[in-house]
Amino acid sequence: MTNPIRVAVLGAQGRMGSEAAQAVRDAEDMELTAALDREDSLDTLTATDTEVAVDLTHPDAVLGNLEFCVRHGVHAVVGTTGWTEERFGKLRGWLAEKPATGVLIAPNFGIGAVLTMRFAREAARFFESVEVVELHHPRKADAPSGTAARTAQLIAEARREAGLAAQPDATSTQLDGARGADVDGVPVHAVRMRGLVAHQEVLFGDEGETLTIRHDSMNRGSFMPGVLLGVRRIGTAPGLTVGLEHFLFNEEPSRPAAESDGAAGTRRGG
Ligand SMILES: NC(=O)C1=CN([C@@H]2O[C@H](COP(=O)(O)OP(=O)(O)OC[C@H]3O[C@@H](n4cnc5c(N)ncnc54)[C@H](OP(=O)(O)O)[C@@H]3O)[C@@H](O)[C@H]2O)C=CC1
Ligand SMILES: O=C(O)C1=N[C@H](C(=O)O)C[C@H](O)C1
Repeated sequence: MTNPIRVAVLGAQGRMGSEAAQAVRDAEDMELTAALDREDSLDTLTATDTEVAVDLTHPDAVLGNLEFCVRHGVHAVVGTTGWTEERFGKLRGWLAEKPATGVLIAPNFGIGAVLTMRFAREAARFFESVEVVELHHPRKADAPSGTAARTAQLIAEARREAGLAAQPDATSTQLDGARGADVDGVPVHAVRMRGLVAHQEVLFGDEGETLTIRHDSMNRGSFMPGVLLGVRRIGTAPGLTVGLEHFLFNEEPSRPAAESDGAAGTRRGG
């Protein structure tokens, strides 16, 4: 039998982190080396020979955690949201110096959510209008959700490839925010409501018809198969991978030629 993957969870007291720590404990091919939260030292990762760190902390904390992980050659599977191009730039810089280290940024670990993004990208070129509505629990720190932002970017990418014009919208006066956030030309609306976990609707419209793609995570157990898949695969995926779909569909990344030697590349969408 091969040695179990040595995995630590960061944010282990949180809603996601506590479930992830239990999922790792329950996985036969993994060993939980550390369950760290806000007050704990990251030196524990090196002291315990951790191979993979799962980050489920907070947008304010994730970058510092990743700098430590990459500098020490600890692979990372990241569910924490709040990513911007500037943040990706810093991460790529660290990875360039540690080309054997892998980092997966997964806006959503839910298999259905990954499929929603894929279906939305596929549908995008056929509809003149599209808007994204994400609905979450009221303790969520960031808006719009990482999943909604990524969905909108994928849709915008497909619209550009198809040569579609800007969406029709005659709004000339509005209260601030009434038309949602503009993510790459796609309006994204965020609902925060007690009783919800994580939900998203992508609404497409054209002459005489609409198409709605909806995904619901009823509990955080829905994310765990995706977390474990990321942990199993990241050790053999050096560089930056954005989106669980690359592991789920076994897609080879398309990397810029200069990065194909194992330096910090970006799988599609990074
Ligand atoms: N990709 C995906 O599929 C999913 C991603 N998420 C994302 O995961 C993140 C966590 O979500 P959730 O579990 O709901 O949030 P929680 O607030 O429940 O958990 C976050 C935990 O991280 C702790 N924490 C904060 N800063 C640090 C730090 N520097 N080091 C270690 N731990 C720290 C928090 O402590 P304290 O309470 O003291 O602040 C808390 O225990 C969010 O960004 C969320 O959007 C969530 C669900 C699915
Ligand atoms: O904070 C959450 O709960 C979630 N965050 C992720 C996001 O921002 O997309 C994934 C999922 O929507 C749950």
